[in-house]
Amino acid sequence: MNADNKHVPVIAVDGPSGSGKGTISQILATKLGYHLLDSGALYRLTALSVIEQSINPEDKKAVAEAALNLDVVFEPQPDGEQKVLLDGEDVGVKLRLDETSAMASKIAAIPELREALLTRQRQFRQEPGLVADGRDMGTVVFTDADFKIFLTASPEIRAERRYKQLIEKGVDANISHLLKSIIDRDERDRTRTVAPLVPAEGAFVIDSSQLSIDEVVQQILDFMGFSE
Ligand SMILES: Nc1ncnc2c1ncn2[C@@H]1O[C@H](COP(=O)(O)OP(=O)(O)O)[C@@H](O)[C@H]1O
Ligand SMILES: Nc1ccn([C@H]2C[C@H](O)[C@@H](COP(=O)(O)OP(=O)(O)O)O2)c(=O)n1
Repeated sequence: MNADNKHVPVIAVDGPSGSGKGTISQILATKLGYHLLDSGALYRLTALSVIEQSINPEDKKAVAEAALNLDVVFEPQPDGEQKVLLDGEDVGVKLRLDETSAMASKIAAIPELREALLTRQRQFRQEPGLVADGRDMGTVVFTDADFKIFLTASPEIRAERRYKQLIEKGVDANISHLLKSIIDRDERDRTRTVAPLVPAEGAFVIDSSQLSIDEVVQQILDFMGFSE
């Protein structure tokens, strides 16, 4: 596998939790026939390993090691969703638990972990192209991305969206707790010293608070000069 496929097009989609990155990236990837990188899943998978193997999250080397040892398979489904298998187990629900989200946000500040995940993320850059979703796709991982998008929405709207999403998946949720964890996570993601959550230079910034999913997709396709 070539980790330096610099000629393969990349669309970088960054933004805070619940801004719609995953949904929009999946739609774009399906429309364009591109591969999809859900980089947050790699941080969540590492968090899950840390929790399940009782690794001390302060032990930076051990956390980075856990990331390098991840035995993970992403299985694209016919509906565009991705099944995530960790050591052969479908961990889709576990990855979205509050405990996993909080641990992912905490360990995401560890430079050794971010470094450990760099190569794995860049390996997703394969023909005919890649839509990469995360926090630092445009600022660190794919600085040469052809298009950089930064999605945002108010914390209240994002908490509401996350609440509905969890309930639909059959996961118990509490909206005020979700809002607090979104605000706390935003703060941690924005203020960390390595790869803080900021729009990349030249990024197309979209506040989707008042936009439907289709409207956001259309704005991005227009920005890229792709008409449907
Ligand atoms: N513009 C939008 N309008 C309404 N709901 C949206 C919009 N964008 C995303 N959603 C919904 O919000 C939830 C969270 O979106 P998701 O893509 O998981 O966000 P992120 O990946 O940024 O955390 C999903 O249920 C998704 O369907
Ligand atoms: N490229 C990335 C992707 C995610 N992270 C961190 C930040 C988040 O708190 C966690 C989980 O990310 P994820 O995108 O799955 O989270 P949301 O779906 O936006 O709630 O990982 C990161 O630091 N860099």
